[in-house]
Amino acid sequence: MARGPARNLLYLYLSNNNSSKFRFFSVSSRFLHTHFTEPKKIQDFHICGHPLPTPPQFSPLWFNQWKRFDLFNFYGHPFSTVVENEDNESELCNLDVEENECENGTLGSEKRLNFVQIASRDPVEIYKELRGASKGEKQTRADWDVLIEIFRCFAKSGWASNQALAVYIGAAFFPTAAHKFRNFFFKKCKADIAKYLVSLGPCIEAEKFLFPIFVEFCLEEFPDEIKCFRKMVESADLTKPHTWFPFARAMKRKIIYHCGPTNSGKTYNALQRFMEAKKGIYCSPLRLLAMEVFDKVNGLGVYCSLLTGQEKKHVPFSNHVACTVEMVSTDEMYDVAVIDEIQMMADSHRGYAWTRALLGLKADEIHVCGDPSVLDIVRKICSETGDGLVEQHYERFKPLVVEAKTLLGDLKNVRSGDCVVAFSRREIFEVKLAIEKHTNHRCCVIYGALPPETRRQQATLFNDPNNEFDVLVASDAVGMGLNLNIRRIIFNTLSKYNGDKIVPVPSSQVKQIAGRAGRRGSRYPEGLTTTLQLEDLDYLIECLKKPFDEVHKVGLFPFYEQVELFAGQIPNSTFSELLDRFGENCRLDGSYFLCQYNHIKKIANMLEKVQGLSLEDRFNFCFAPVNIRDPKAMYHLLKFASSYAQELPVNIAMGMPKCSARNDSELLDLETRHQVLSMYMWLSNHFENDKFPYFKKAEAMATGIAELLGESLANARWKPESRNSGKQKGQEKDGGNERPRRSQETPLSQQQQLEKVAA
Ligand SMILES: Nc1ncnc2c1ncn2[C@@H]1O[C@H](COP(=O)(O)OP(=O)(O)OP(=O)(O)O)[C@@H](O)[C@H]1O
Ligand SMILES: [Mg+2]
Repeated sequence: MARGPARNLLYLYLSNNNSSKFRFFSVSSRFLHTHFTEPKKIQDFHICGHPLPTPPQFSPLWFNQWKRFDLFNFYGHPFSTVVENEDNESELCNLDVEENECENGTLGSEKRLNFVQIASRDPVEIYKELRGASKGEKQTRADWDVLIEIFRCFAKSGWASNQALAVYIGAAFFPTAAHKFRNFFFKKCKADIAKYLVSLGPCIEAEKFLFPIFVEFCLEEFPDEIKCFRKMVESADLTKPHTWFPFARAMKRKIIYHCGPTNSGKTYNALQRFMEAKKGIYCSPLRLLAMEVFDKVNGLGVYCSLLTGQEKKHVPFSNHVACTVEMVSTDEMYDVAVIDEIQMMADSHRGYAWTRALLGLKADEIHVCGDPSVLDIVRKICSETGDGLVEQHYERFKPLVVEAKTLLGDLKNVRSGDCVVAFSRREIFEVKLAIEKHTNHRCCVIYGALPPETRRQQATLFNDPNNEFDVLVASDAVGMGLNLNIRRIIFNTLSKYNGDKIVPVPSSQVKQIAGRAGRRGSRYPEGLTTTLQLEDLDYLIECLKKPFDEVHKVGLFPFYEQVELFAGQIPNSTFSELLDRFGENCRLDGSYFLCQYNHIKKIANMLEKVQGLSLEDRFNFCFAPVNIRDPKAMYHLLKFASSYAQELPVNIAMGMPKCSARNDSELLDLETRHQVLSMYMWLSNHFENDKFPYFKKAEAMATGIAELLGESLANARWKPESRNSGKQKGQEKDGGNERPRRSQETPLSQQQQLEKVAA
């Protein structure tokens, strides 16, 4: 049990979805008060995953049955108090006296008893007493000073502000409420309460003592503010996401989890069922992988279309489609669906797309492929949705062998069939330059900023044994699901820039990348992996040995309708403010987190000055695939949005370069141009066609630029430049970072945005 004079009080805040009233228990070691206005309506509150009993059963005895209590606030966030019943009931019962003797050993026993009584008094009674007092009792100057400090700390307390959310006192309003509470308290203050607070001083105990009295005060004083905030919170309700898809819920779906490490045949087996089905959908994490499946399936005689944010390749008579996961339709019915790389549900940015696909797909059979990290959470989701779950476990076809010798820091030691992995564009070109300078090998490159067509061309060039391009230099863009003729993966480094600082590459990603070596059916079915530097080897081995971390939460993001509903509660705010307020106030179940939206906010801020866009237009523009770190691409997005807002047909407003790049800045320019065209195509697919009428032209230009990029890469023998000259060194790495480009690669679908919240 937590120690301290006031800590023998434990507060559980219970809220009821149907009314604005809140419930409050003060549980002390001696007694338990309950204050319920409508006890029967308590719902959904759990202690340690156990449902809270209804009030009649709720007694100190029941409480003592548990060794440990993790309390959660209204939002399902862990309540900051964690109570442990270390021994037994008797210790718990004696706690007040012992603790107070310990803590207040210098005080007289009478006073101690008083303090014990005050500490364990019902806060509602204290509040009533204060409210009823005609004026405050006198305090000494020194005591006033301490009280002022206590209230100053209370008004700034993150703990109190966080707990206040549970009774619908928003973070923005909390300081005002705390200030008014202070004035009230000082006007009415009783000597014994003041003395008790002074004895505690400005500390968390004092905050915990004051907090329930503060809550009583707020309920009486600010009913309108509470009601208003409650409405806002309710409109940001992301709990029970499985109920958002009533049609999928009406089905009894069979989920087959293909669980195992890389190169174990998970996707292969799922695709077998996909091809056998009358109507099927394959959901890919990458455009490139969607293209690989599209080619493979069509090659095997099953007509299959391709759907990504940028392209719709309709194959006549096809009943199958390979799409990027963000583009999946939850309206269509399918016999078989495949969701590849299901562990991406936990991705901090894109996770919601996998969650949505799993919850919302209307398919009799859904094959999910991935590592075991999300197995438990998929089990939990299936028990909530009522779907059946079959688990199929896989082992690697051939073990991956670590070469202990490493390259001893010398790129001269690369061999045919090697793939050197680097985590920034700059590093990739440096490695390519060094290899081509010091050896007879020629290098293909794959990194996120390249169009998928160019990456595919580079992969084909590398896979083909009849040319001189026998080494691949790639970023982690090769890391997911792809099948290439790689003999050995060499990590150039094992750290990367995460948008903020240099960090070790996560072990799950190291495994994914290393798993590209020695694919079954490739020229090198025996896979090897190693590092460039000897000092990185231990980390590589550690990563490969490490079991998969179990994921406890998966991503969610609101649909447009949810954001719109929420916007109704805070009129006159910008879209970026709206997103922030939504993020602050949204409610989530314990198994979900809200995906990060910093990149969306950055676009929202830029588009703020564009007049005449509806909220929905802004929402859609914010999901356009743009590298937010590329000012030229951002400028084009701004121009597109401005023309759109003026109801003008949106022009591409960009010329076609005449030849391939002769230096790195020309290569960067080609990359940006392709990204702008890709963005145009995406916008054309996501807004009404006549608003972006030059789709065909953009497509033709994009194809031309992808070819120029391929030619440029074949001849690239120059030192890399940063995308934004004049940037600091750390930021330069951004140019090669994957995060922003991931959104370019697999943009989010409008269908997702427009998915109905619930029928
Ligand atoms: N039964 C099989 N017969 C022939 N080829 C197979 C078979 N199973 C898998 N393969 C081939 O082995 C390679 C790896 O299989 P697959 O892509 O399914 O692995 P995976 O477990 O999905 O790997 P990753 O986790 O990297 O996505 C592929 O080229 C696939 O075509
Ligand atoms: Mg796979």
